[in-house]
Amino acid sequence: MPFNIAIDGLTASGKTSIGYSLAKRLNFKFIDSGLFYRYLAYYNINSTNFNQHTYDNLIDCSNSSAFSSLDISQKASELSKDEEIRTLINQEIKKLTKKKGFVVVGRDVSTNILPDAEFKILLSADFETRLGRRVNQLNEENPQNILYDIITRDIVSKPLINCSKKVSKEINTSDLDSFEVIEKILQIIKKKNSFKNFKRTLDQIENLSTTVITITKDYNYYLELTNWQLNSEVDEDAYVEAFPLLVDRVKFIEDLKNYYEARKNAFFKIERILPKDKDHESFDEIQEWRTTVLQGSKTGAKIALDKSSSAPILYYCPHCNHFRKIKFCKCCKKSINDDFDSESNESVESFESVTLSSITEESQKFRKNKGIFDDVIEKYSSKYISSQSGKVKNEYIFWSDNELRMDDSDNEIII
Ligand SMILES: Nc1ncnc2c1ncn2[C@@H]1O[C@H](COP(=O)(O)OP(=O)(O)O)[C@@H](O)[C@H]1O
Ligand SMILES: Nc1ccn([C@H]2C[C@H](O)[C@@H](COP(=O)(O)OP(=O)(O)O)O2)c(=O)n1
Repeated sequence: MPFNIAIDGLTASGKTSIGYSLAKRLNFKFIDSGLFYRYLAYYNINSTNFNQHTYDNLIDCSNSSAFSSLDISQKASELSKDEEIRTLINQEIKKLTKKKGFVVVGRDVSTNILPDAEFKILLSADFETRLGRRVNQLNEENPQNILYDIITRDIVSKPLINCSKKVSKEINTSDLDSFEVIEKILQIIKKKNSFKNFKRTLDQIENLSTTVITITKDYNYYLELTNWQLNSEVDEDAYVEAFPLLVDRVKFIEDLKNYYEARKNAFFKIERILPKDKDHESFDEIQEWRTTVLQGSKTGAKIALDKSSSAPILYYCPHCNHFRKIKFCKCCKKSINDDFDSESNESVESFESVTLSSITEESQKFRKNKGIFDDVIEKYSSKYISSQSGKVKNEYIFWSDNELRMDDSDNEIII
């Protein structure tokens, strides 16, 4: 997993509910450090022996009703003043989160537990909002009890939160619902991550020119072409060679056009989010990358798209069963329209009725549908792109839409 997320906040600021949902959304593991204090408080109150080894059982618990009573809360708050206990808990969580891919919530996660966390968030909300949330949550008949509980815990926690303020990005959640808070956090992650990944994308795009696309069909041969060769080759005889059946060929051209459209859009998307700020620490590096790699790749994709959109109508030669670009068959050394029999004439008509402009219309309709991007990628990654070119697949998934998703192949976060 690529990173950890630390979320701090006072009581009822939303740490647990937000942190848990965020973890699920990112397919991360969730740790509520407050639960560790409550867990110790439970053993303390019940005077039972504390079993350290069950710490792992506290991972991914968001609704620890066993430890949520007010007396446990109060005991937890008391224990949290003990430096030895703090150190013990911090060490335990540090160990558990070493592999990354965790959302950890608490009061001092960003400062003491995971000072190296890649993302540090501080959730805040005004006192009345927090009180209201907790009263609703616990359905407590006497809000006075909750009021008292929050005040005492705030007093203990405030110094920790003040430290967190200095290193974390603060989100005031008073006027935001949970969904909006999660979206804000995702935006913060995307923003930082998208730049970090430019370098990764750079390598991938450079590799595109040598990516081998293997077209294997139920024929006796296969074509191995690089991305850029592919487009210039397939609109020549190679279309026919690879796809003797008209229906396959038309389908392939359509896919190819969608593929280049997807590439073109991906490059535009990358360009749109490149930082334009001259003061940006990597501005020069990005500019260089923009001119040396991005521009070329984008232009290449546009040319390839134009080319595949204006692929020629082919002529059918009934003698050798091949389609030719001109009305002359080079293997039969004959002019093509001289002597069709009625059967092959039919083939020509059916092919001509499926000209490339009608394919364009179809694929435009297709493109309007949401998810086209994914369809194309999926098609190409499973069907046409060989295993060597997994990186191309990553690139498309990476830039495909605005959702954060995990790409299982390298466990990197995908935007
Ligand atoms: N932004 C929000 N808007 C409305 N309710 C929220 C929001 N964030 C959290 N809540 C609700 O407030 C209550 C307290 O949240 P919780 O996550 O338990 O806070 P904490 O872990 O910080 O004590 C829960 O019932 C939760 O669903
Ligand atoms: N990192 C942490 C987490 C919790 N604590 C303290 C704060 C609370 O008094 C208890 C229980 O925390 P918990 O987060 O479950 O409680 P809240 O409902 O958020 O106040 O532990 C802490 O001091 N440091």
